[in-house]
Order: sequence, then structure tokens, then C-alpha cells
Amino acid sequence: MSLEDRVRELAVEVQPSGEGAVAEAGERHLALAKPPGSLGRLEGLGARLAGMAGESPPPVPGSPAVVVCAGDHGVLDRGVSPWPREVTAAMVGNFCGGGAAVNAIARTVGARVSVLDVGVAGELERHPSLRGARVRPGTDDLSRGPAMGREEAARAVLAGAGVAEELVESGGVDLLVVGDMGIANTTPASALISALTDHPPEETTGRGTGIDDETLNLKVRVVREALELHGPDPADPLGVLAAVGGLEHAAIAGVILMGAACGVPVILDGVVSNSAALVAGALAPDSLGYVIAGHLSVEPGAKIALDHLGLEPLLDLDMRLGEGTGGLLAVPLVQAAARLLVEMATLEDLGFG
Ligand SMILES: O=C(O)c1ccc[n+]([C@@H]2O[C@H](COP(=O)([O-])O)[C@@H](O)[C@H]2O)c1
Ligand SMILES: Cc1cc2nc[nH]c2cc1C
Repeated sequence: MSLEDRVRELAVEVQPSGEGAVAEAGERHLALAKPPGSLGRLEGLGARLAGMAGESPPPVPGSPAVVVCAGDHGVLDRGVSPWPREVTAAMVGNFCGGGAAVNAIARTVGARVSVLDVGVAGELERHPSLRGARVRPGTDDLSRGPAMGREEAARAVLAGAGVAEELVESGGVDLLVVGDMGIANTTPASALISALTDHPPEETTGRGTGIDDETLNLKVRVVREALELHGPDPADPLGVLAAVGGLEHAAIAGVILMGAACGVPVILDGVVSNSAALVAGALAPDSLGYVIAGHLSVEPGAKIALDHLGLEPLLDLDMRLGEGTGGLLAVPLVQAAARLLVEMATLEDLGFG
């Protein structure tokens, strides 16, 4: 079976989240010891968690893990980011050493950190937290040709799915967070968002790690050139990924698909995971029933992608780091949304039934 067929097979494994459990959780919220609706968006989130678990009340997730997917990008040669390629490998080393922002926030919320190399260009030291599944040492320049081949895109999707499956099936993980690392990866994120939402590059392209006006204009031009060169077809998500995506974007789509197939909620981080969720949703629309938008990144493409997906972000902290940082900060909110449904007394218990 081809790798593409295996991705298609994974996509059909995703079952719709349970409407019955969602309705039951909604009823329960009306009965709990509080004015109806007073827990705001936590009520809808709790009901969605019930749908994902297929039962109300839903289990309280106690074993969260972040999967940080890393890759490099040929389009960096066009000057779309001020940072050198070598930062990607250096930061992967930092994730393994525990010294990155993602590690500090993961320790704060009690999450495991798992790092996946699907396309880093540099040498990496072995580490127990690092899964080496390098498809190739970075993509080609998407503005001059396809970023990668279709089978390579499929291999990266399956690598992400494999890590998610191992964490859930062997590691007991019951809440996944997706993160990314890759210098220049906001350029393919913008291209994916434009291709899959039909918004023009000047709306989906932002300043990434922090670029000046001149570089932003160049970046918009580069995304436009890529879209004109490939004419990506939204009905062919793997083709879009191969033409204008990135290896870590593909891996994140795989984590989302496998999380959904296992009935485990997946919390998105910033613009890169938002763009990957568009790909996952195009491959398996029901996978979006298991996806939670952790935060709203400053990158303009993030809001466009989340609006297209019909997802409202839980947090808005002006963050634009990536790594899974904003997604991890939403973990306690997700846990609280489930715990409220499990542990609260009802109005009837208090004698107001
Ligand atoms: O999460 C976000 O929305 C986000 C926004 C801007 C930058 N980043 C991170 O910064 C890197 C990409 O930025 P750039 O400017 O090199 O394209 C990559 O490692 C991302 O994780 C992440
Ligand atoms: C230092 C640095 C850390 C990062 N973490 C995620 N993206 C990043 C980009 C840079 C440049």
C-alpha cells in the first residue's frame, strides 16, 4: 500500500464525535449548581469534550503531552525570515535539554514534551524525548517548485500519527497539544492558509519571528508566487501540502488525525498548527470535532484559519512563539471544563430541584 493510501486509511478511521453525549452534557450543565450559562464558553467546551469521549460527563484528562514537530525550509533562501536555519536544530536541542519556553510551560501544566524531527537540516544529538523520523533535511523552496513530493508529505503525516499513537496507546496520554519549530515555517503556513481558505496572501501573511515592512512585502510576494506557480487544489489536501507546505505542518496534521481516530482531544497552538488543522480537516472533516483552539496567535493567518474551521480560541495573549506554548497554556482550561461536569453538585442536590 502506498503511503498516500495509508494516510487515506487513517482519515477514514476518524469517527464523528458523539452528538448524543454533547446534548447530554448540555442538559447536565443546566442542572448544575449555578445559573444556566454562567460558566460561559467552558460549558460548550465541556460538552464538546463529552462528544469526543462519547460519554457524559467526559473523563478528566490527567496525562497531557505536547508533540513539537520540527523541520527546515528551502524558502528561507528567499530571505523571508531574519534567523539562520541553524536555529531550528539548536532549539530542538534546547527542547531536549529542557531549557525552552515550551519546557517551562509544560512543567507548569504537568505535560510531557515529545519532540519529532521530520525535516531538520542539521545534526541532532540523540535524546529520549526526541523521535527521529526525518523524511528529508528540509523542504525545497516552494516559490520555485514543489516544497516536497507527495509521498514525502504522506511520510511526514504518518510520522506525526505514529508518535501520537505511541503516546496514546503505550504512554497513557489522554490530551494532545501540537507545537512546531522551524525557521521560515510561517511562510508555508500562510501559503497553506491562502490555498485552503481562498484568502489572498496579503491577508494571511504576517511578521513571523519579527520582520520589517520591506521583508513583509517580499514574504507576501513569495507566497503569491508560490500560489501562482502551483495553483494548489483545495480538493487535494496532500497535493497542497506537498506543493506549498512544510514537513512539520504535515506531521502536525498527522497528530491531529491520529488523536481524532483515538478519540483524544488535540489542542492547537499558533499559526503553523492552525494551518495544519486546515489540512487535517480537508483530509478528514470529522477530525475537527476533536480539535480545540488553544490560543489566538498574533499572526493574521491564525484568525483566518480558525474562523474557517469554526473554532474559537480559548486564550488571546499576544503570543507568537510557537513550540506548543500557547496550546499548553489552555490545558488547565480543558481539564477544568471536564472536571466541572464530573464534580459539581446539582441544583436539586441543594434542594432547588
Ligand atoms: O505560533 C505562531 O503563531 C508563530 C508565529 C511566529 C513565529 N513562530 C515561530 O517562529 C518560527 C517561524 O518564524 P519565521 O519568521 O522564521 O517564519 C517557527 O519556529 C515558529 O514556531 C510561531
Ligand atoms: C530563538 C527562537 C526560538 C523559537 N521557538 C520557536 N520558534 C523560534 C524562533 C527563534 C528564532
